[in-house]
Amino acid sequence: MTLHQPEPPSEEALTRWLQKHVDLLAAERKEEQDQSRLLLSKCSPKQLERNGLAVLGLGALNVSIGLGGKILAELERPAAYHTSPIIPPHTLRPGDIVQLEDHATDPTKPLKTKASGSSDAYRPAPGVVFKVSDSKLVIALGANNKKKPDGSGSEAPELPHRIRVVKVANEATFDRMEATLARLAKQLGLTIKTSRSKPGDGSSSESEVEGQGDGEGQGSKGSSPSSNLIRALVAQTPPTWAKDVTMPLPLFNTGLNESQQRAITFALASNHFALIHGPPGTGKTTAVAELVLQLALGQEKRVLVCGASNLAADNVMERIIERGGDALRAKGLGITRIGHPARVLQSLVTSTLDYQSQNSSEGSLLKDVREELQASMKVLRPDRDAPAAGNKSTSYRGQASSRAGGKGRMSGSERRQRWDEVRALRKEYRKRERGLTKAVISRASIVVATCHGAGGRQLNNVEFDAVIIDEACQATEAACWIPIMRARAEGKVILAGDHLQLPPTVKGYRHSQDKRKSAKPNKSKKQEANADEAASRLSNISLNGDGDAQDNEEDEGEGGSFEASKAKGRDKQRVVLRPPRSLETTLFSRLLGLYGPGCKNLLDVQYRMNQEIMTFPNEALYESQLKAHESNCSIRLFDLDNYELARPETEEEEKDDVRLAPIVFIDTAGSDMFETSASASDDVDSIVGRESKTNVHEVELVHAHVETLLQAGLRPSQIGVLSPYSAQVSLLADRLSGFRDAASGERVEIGTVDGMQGRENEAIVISLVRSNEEGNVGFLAEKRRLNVAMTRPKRQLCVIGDSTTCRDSGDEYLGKWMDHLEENALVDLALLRNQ
Ligand SMILES: Nc1ncnc2c1ncn2[C@@H]1O[C@H](COP(=O)(O)OP(=O)(O)OP(=O)(O)O)[C@@H](O)[C@H]1O
Repeated sequence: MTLHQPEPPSEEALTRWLQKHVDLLAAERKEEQDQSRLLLSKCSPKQLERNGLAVLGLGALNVSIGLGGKILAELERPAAYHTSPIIPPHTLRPGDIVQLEDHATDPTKPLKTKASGSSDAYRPAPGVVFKVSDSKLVIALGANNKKKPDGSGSEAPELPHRIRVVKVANEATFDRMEATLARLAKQLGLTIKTSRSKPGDGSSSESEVEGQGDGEGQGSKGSSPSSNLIRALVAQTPPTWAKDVTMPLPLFNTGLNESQQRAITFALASNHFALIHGPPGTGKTTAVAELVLQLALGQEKRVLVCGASNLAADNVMERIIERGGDALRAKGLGITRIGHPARVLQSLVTSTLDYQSQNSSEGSLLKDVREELQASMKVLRPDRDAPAAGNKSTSYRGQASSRAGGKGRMSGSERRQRWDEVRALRKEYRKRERGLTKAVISRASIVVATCHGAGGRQLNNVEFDAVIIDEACQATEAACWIPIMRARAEGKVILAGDHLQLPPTVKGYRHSQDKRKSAKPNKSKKQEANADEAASRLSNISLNGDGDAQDNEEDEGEGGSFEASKAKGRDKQRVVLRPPRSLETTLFSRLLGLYGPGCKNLLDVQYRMNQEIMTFPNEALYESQLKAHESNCSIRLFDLDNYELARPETEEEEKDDVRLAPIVFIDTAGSDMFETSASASDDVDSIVGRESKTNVHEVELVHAHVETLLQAGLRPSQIGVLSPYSAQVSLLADRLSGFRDAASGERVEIGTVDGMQGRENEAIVISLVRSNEEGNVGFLAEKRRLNVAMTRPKRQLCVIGDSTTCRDSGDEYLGKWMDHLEENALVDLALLRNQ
């Protein structure tokens, strides 16, 4: 099969398209830097801690060598400074980039320097969160930039007496994406300007981009120059599919439904690329895992499997091992996960490259150095049981000073010398380790990573027959190109995702905002206001948005960057390569826009929610093509083993009881339960000058409904609460904090809609927040966000919101949803509750 052949874009159009990507990335990087700077400079450490962006007053309990020769500092709250060892709620997660600061310094003021210009003050040191528990943070330390007396940098991870850990922006991702696009330009023979181009020469220099020591671009053969695969992805040649391809091996997962099997054979047959469209709960990851096994075991291909996030990569890897681990072992085929062990699920740590290298037959090469390293570290390690005089804390510095049974302090120069030894040993360790990782990779038929991780130096000079990206609609196009550049010239790319759910979170939005305004002159003021907020929405502390999202022909992709490729008259038209409007335009959507539905296969059986919850999104977005599988088609809360109330005897009874009904709508229309602006609050959104919204009335309604469900026997962890607004999420988290399972400590899961994409729960309560007389609904006017929100529950969806405000917004999709809820949900009018 060959899809229509659009006339290829001109070189000029191709250059403009690629240049726009690079420019958008630069704008995004700047936005992220600005926000991070603003937060760190404007907020006191206490404010940062209240917003979950910092943890204060920590002491080092231990420092050790972890996998990959990483220096790990175990931090806790010393009893001398805190009444409780429990670390306050925070957003630090394994893999986050942090800065370790001296608690005694004020980050909003410059460090004091001596007359000589040098400073004794502890300079912030970088680190990566390795492990998080209620009372401990383990940080993998990076280089400390405190200057040595000779002026050179020091790798010695000296820690201050009291430590503050602060979350910071991660720029490495941007460097890698930009470098990848520069290489793509080179392969296409195009000249683009990157942030590393020499001023004024207008050229892109690969060597300049390569020089980041990050591995990308160095030695990767990729598919140079411009392979058929790359040409198909940038509209220069149409993709083709082989005829009559069947599954090479019997299914590893014999329960796959027809659409999953179809999608897999479609992907196996593709000569260039194929899309697997997986609406919520349709078994996309399950299908991807089978596809990987068929490729690796049946076709003996080398496969690079990527996820848009670590969790996505881990999910797919778990499924691959679960279904095909034995078969891979039997054939002697390796599978390895590239990535910082801190960012990988515990169950997969033994499958990481770090672990496999150290435990391979050649691993003993590392053992000697490791032992020496541990011994050197031990001298510097604190001794918990011997606190330094006058200091009750378990500070690393204080404790280290009292080593060797308290026989005096280690002098500064002695200490530095020790660290120099450690540094030399680590260098040797890393050298030997590189040799080992190369050996492990050469044996791996399946390599799993995040899109970003696929750009690491471990994969330099390694080529893959197939690159598969799961959750591809949550990765920017630039991020997808990182693994794609690892494909062989004759290789293929398979993208699995759903373009009708939220795109990747993007902070910079001005480009898209400007475009939208000029493109939509006829929008009413109210629609403009809603779209403006949609564009500047802040979720998970980020901006997102292209208000045009709603105007896209979703089923055709995002209007297509190649604008003339829409369905009507597709084969007659010349492809106009239109620069992307924002980084939200994903590769998946663009290809769909370019080549039409012929390049995708839809998974049409969903395994999550009951029929009632599925109906609206199915009709409104998926052209009624989805079917609820019989195992979940009619599931109800009262089928749960722990449901304690009587089952309903009639359908009427079920429809009239909020503890039973599959859909509940608590409508606040006419009850004056208005929203409030959260701009005066301590919320980070407000600190960086963005307004978030709250609705205290809805917080109470959520509380009441959750309480009702708990009284019916549900466990807190079976209930999820979502809101589009982060300020509302903060209020909800406070108010619902008491709902905690006494035995297990499990809580109700609370989060922004954007943060809950990919998650599910038995019952989901959505607080829409917006209630005003102007009909302003902000970023509720974004059907992909609403789609994510309403497809999280399995058994009950409870919506709390103001139907009048939603209708007055003029947003068609929102209006339709309100009509659907009124007709199909148990409607509970808040107005009547007040009377
Ligand atoms: N053919 C099948 N038969 C039975 N259950 C299935 C089948 N395919 C998938 N499932 C189940 O459906 C659920 C969702 O599957 P999976 O995680 O693969 O879907 P997804 O589309 O990747 O999910 P998401 O919507 O979160 O992205 C899982 O519990 C999985 O075991």
